[in-house]
Amino acid sequence: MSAPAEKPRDLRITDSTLRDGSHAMSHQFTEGQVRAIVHALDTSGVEVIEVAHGDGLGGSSFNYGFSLEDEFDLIAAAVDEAERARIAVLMLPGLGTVEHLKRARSVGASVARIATHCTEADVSVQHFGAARDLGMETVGFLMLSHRTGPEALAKQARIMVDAGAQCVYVVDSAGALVLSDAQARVRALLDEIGDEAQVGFHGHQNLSLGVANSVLAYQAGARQIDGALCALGAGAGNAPTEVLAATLDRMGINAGIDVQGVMSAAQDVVKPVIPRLPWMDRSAIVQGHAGVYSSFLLHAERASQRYGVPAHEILERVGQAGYVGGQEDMIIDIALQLAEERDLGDLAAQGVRR
Ligand SMILES: C[C@H](O)CC(=O)C(=O)O
Ligand SMILES: [Mn+2]
Repeated sequence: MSAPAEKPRDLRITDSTLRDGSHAMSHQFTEGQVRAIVHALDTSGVEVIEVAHGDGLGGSSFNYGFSLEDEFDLIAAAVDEAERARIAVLMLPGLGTVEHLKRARSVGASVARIATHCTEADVSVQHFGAARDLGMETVGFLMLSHRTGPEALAKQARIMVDAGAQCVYVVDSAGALVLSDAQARVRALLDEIGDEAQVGFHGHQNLSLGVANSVLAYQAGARQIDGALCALGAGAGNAPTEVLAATLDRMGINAGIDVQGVMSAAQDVVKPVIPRLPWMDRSAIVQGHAGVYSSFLLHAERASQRYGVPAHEILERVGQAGYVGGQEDMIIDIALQLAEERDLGDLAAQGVRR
């Protein structure tokens, strides 16, 4: 007897525990952890699992933080472990190169997610071409999407689709999009590219809206949505995959995921190995409020410890300056400025003039 036909899914969930979650793990995932997490996601019916350094292929470096294990070994282990799910990689052109994409493909990754700042899609053109030539499915990622309006964002999505993207994501890197902001961007992208490509949504929890924004994005027409088990991701983390699965199921939306399976994956597989649960603490809320790239959180916390200035004040200044991904070194600069201002204030309080 043949197996019963699966009901068509209403959307596709991509789980990014092993990529966005790498930020929250300071890029210290081991092969054993990757295998256990992929196995749990795969058997729960998650269709796409993203594996890479948090900042994408080639991210392991002094500026972004070194990976514990070679990311291509982790990708190969994920491919080996997954029986049904497809393994995706993320790359930021300039940080990762076409050579990185080729290596990822050679170890079995089949989905290429190519990310640029929301106004810089043109730097991704050759990478979409290369990914298509390699026979990979292609997804565009417009990061810090709150930093530009819906129509301008849609024009950037058009550049990605013309270059070969089969889906373009509204990426709320700062967790700064508030409900209708997310929906308006998804709608604008659908108007522009909806006849040729899908639209996706990647949410962060800094203002605790990752799941709500994802549901609204689905209702506006997004058909690919990202999550991470236990919300494990940069800043206050991503929309938790297990909460997304339970919420969508309750709404009668078929994501094709075994809700009990992903709840167990979060509780029994991921929670025991993570150093701290992502949380909306003061620094993360400031990130959502001031529109700061979520992956700056741990960099700011390290600078805070080193220079003795509060992480949330560093992040507030990052927001005022408008820094984007790739400008992590400016966090040190800001921490030094704050420390100098503090020292000058202390001297003034003691009546000392310079
Ligand atoms: C490289 C970034 O962490 C990509 C991402 O997940 C985001 O912008 O959000
Ligand atoms: Mn993210």
